[in-house]
Amino acid sequence: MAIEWKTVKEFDDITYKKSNGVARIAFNRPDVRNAFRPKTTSELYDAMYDAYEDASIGVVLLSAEGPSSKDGIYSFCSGGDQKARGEKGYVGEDGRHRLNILEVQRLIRFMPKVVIAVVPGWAVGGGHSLHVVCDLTLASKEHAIFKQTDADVTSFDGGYGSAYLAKMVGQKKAREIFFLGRNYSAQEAFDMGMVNAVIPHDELESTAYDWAQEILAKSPTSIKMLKFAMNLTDDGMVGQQIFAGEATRLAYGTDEAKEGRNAFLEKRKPDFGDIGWAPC
Ligand SMILES: CC(C)(COP(=O)(O)OP(=O)(O)OC[C@H]1O[C@@H](n2cnc3c(N)ncnc32)[C@H](O)[C@@H]1OP(=O)(O)O)[C@@H](O)C(=O)NCCC(=O)NCCSC(=O)CCC(=O)c1ccccc1C(=O)O
Repeated sequence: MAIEWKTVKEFDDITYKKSNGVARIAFNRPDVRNAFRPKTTSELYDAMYDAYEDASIGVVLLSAEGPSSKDGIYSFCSGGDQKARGEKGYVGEDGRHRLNILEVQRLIRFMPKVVIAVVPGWAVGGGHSLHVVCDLTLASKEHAIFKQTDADVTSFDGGYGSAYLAKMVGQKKAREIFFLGRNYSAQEAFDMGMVNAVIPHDELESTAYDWAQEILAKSPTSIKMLKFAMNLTDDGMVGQQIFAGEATRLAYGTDEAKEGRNAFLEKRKPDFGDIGWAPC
């Protein structure tokens, strides 16, 4: 399907567009390798939440504008903006110290839609963690570089960024990524299992869009139940709560649920008689 991006809303630190069931949210601070400050994360959260709420959207591309106007280098995201870093978090225009990229991570993880990280260049620190938490990652063959600098700047994403990464690439490799902070190419990231495909740079966005369209042709219920089923074992009680919430929504559509609701409203005992106890 042809791409017809339409801007949804103007932001300062990100761009936000939609086309045929796909939302594209992109970092737009390429001159600082798309580092995020509190303004960036709150804009990201707003756009993600809009995509979460929009029933016409089934896939979100988390991408980045670029290259840098200073040196032509591409980036996905270089994590927290170290210039905005205070003593207790990242300091926004309101003077408050925040660590709110974790709220964005949770929205990506828990939304009943597929989120694809589209990595055109550097994915570093908290930017690396963001690609890890996305459902899929597509990376530029020529320009993507994956790197974890948390241990250089006294930060540690102890949730999805590290522990979930270890489930993805194995314990030894995840420890190498964090303890040594080396650069890994798109191909090396693919070989480790943290990238789904290595794509020629010029085709990256169109390929991501094509993947999105393939997903959109599938059953929305299957896709969201599969996402939540795959999340469940790593997300503990919250994972169970989210999976069970969707199961409850499916149960609400049954004759049994209608009888339960109607009996209550009609002030009578429910009659589940014909519905039966068929084995699973
Ligand atoms: C990304 C690099 C490896 C790229 O290197 P290179 O190509 O040589 O470019 P540079 O010359 O270094 O950079 C160009 C330009 O961009 C500026 N810049 C780059 N990254 C940042 C940044 N993160 N913050 C601020 N500015 C940045 C750089 O200063 C240059 O500017 P000039 O004015 O032109 O000089 C390399 O740039 C690099 O290593 N960057 C730093 C990566 C980093 O350490 N990021 C922070 C990791 S910690 C983190 O992200 C924590 C946030 C987080 O997710 C988190 C975790 C746990 C709990 C809570 C949170 C949370 O909510 O925040």
